[in-house]
Amino acid sequence: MTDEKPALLEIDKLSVFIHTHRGSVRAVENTTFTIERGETFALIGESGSGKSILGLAVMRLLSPAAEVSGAIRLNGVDLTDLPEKEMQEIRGKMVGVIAQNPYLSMNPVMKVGDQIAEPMVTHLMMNREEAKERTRSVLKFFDITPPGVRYREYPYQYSGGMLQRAMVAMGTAAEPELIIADEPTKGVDVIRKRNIAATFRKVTGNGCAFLLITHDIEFARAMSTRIGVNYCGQILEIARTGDFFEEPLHPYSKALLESLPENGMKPIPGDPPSMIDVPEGCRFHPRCPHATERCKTPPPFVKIGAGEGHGERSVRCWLYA
Ligand SMILES: Nc1ncnc2c1ncn2[C@@H]1O[C@H](COP(=O)(O)OP(=O)(O)OP(=O)(O)O)[C@@H](O)[C@H]1O
Ligand code: NI
Repeated sequence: MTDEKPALLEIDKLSVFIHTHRGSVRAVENTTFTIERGETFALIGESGSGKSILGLAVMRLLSPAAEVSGAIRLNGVDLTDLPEKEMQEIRGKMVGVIAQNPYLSMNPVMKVGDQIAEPMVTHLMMNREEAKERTRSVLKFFDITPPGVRYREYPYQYSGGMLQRAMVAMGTAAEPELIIADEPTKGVDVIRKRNIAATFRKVTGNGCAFLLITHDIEFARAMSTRIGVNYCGQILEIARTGDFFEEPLHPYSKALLESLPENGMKPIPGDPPSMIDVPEGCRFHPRCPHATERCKTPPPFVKIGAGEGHGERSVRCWLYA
């Protein structure tokens, strides 16, 4: 079956090089993947591998030192060459961001309700009264009650969990089709993490797609429909979440899962690579137990299983070529 509509988000041969006095950081290189409507795509991988830079590239929030090539299409429209004014529209309406620290992303001297109502006024063209009304129902939806009272309160009057939910409410107030959440569980305890998971499920239940960027593999497993494994600026494997945890294919994916506490905490041998002088060929080959001579040349991104849609998986490894 062919879907007439383009995918919600198509990242097509995206590269982001950040030019520094020490050389060019190859934060994202030749990355291609899509996110379908309503799905949660989790990008996992070691610290410094380029996950956040990819998210910032989609939002077009990178510094001018970053050189971007390739295409980022949202509903078929390439964001990379959109005028900044149109991009601002998209940032609020189509791509909500959820920052990791609610205290930093909320305005301490503005009523929480007004902060949630604001994107409805600017992006959904609602008048103040409509936006207020909607905000009260949004507050209720996120268990921030009683909504009338909570509307008028300031962030310091909220508990941590409530503030976290309010932040998600703010990020989703303009009903975006895609939300980028970068490390939403960083530094939060188990209870709060459950809280975040429940909140996200509510939002995806409304048909919103997520690009979830996280170190937290258990959280990724619980929340996502598909997993992308990032290593040294490249995606090495893309699979459905269930398939991935049942049988990771790439040697790095295997090593990553074996390094989890519940799997024996086996450290990945060797050191993370330089992002400036990246390893030739397969980026993982210097640390890979299966590496042979051919791994010094770049492996193709092999498609495995000719299933339809995103049923298939892809691996960037000579073992599967
Ligand atoms: N403004 C910048 N200038 C120069 N290099 C940068 C800049 N921002 C990020 N980098 C480099 O780009 C690479 C990718 O960084 P990024 O923040 O995307 O990693 P990450 O995968 O999100 O890591 P973490 O899991 O720790 O958040 C890193 O090597 C980082 O040092
Ligand atoms: Ni990051």
